Amino acid sequence: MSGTRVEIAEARRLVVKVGSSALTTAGSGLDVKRLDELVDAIAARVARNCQIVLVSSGAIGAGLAPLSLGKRPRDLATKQAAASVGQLALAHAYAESFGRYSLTVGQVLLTSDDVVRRAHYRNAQRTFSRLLALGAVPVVNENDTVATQEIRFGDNDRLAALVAHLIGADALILLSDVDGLYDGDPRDGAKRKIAEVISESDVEGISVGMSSSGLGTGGMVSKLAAARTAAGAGIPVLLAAAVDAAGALGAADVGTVFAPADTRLSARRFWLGYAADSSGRLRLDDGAVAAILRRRSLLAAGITGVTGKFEAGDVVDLVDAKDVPVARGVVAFDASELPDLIGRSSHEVPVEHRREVVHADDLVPLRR
Ligand SMILES: Nc1ncnc2c1ncn2[C@@H]1O[C@H](COP(=O)(O)OP(=O)(O)O)[C@@H](O)[C@H]1O
Ligand SMILES: N[C@@H](CCC(=O)OP(=O)(O)O)C(=O)O
Repeated sequence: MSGTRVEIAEARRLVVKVGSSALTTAGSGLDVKRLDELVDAIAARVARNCQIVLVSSGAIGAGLAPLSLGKRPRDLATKQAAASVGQLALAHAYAESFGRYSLTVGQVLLTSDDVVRRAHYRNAQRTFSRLLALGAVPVVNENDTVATQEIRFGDNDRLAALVAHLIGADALILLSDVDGLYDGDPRDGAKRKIAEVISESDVEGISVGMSSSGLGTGGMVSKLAAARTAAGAGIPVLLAAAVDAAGALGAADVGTVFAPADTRLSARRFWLGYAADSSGRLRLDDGAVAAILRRRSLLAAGITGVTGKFEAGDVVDLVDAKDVPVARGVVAFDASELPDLIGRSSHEVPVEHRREVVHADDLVPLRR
């Protein structure tokens, strides 16, 4: 068994995320048998002295049938109405199911503000920590009924990756209706399953698509992004099928694992790289990209373009010549100051502006 699989098998604190497509069916709503099987697997792992936070989607899917809605709605208001009805059904089903093992559940509904704002982040941290200390299983979802477009996480894969870091999890398990990462959408005939992702080269050239069940949100795109986020922050990830939950939580050789980076990012650097909202972007030339990936500060000379309205102290994305994000950092200038400085070497800029645009300490590379 690979080192990453051993780490996941031995994790003492876990985040398990289950997707809508694994828990709900378009016609008949919540699949209680599947939910019970998932809870069986979680309870077995808890009994082996592991603390688990469950991130569960499925509120919208579970709310469709009671509201006589045939398929997943497209507009936000109807989704929110479905989530309002479905979340209650979901929480009730989990309370009943965990009750079979005398386990207590606590519901935690989050909006992105709860992790994007640092004070809220610490507040959420305290709640999780106390729930776990009291032996409860926190069941988390996005607070869909109040989350407007601006404050949405967008998908629960990302939410699960953020929660994994927030609670200091030893591993993240993403359960879906597909049994791993393939070199293309298996529904389009892709056959090769990738057992382990160690570096970017293992996923280069594969095609990842959106959800094909019509129930899920982000498809494999969001799972891959979440796996990169968690693994990049030092947390090993397993992506497996919900039908294999017992195996996935019980050390069987299933799914795709993502090897973690060697170092775990501090809370501040994780927040900066993955949770904070970005207020703009700086486009870099190849030399500057290479420098920041070697953990050097970003100087004005390597910047070729500036977009967005930001002030010194805001978080910005640093992108390469093809607009692919390579890092995020705290910028030391207002957006209005930069056009006169970019592309110029230090001795060409006025003395009062001779400083790093993003200091190495305030910069988190997104590529390994
Ligand atoms: N490269 C790929 N490997 C595996 N699945 C893929 C890939 N590309 C697209 N998919 C699709 O992503 C779906 C899982 O995403 P989604 O339905 O959003 O799940 P969930 O509801 O669990 O979040 C799979 O059913 C599959 O059809
Ligand atoms: N919060 C929404 C789920 C959003 C979501 O990310 O769904 P999924 O892609 O199935 O994990 C719900 O409970 O229906």
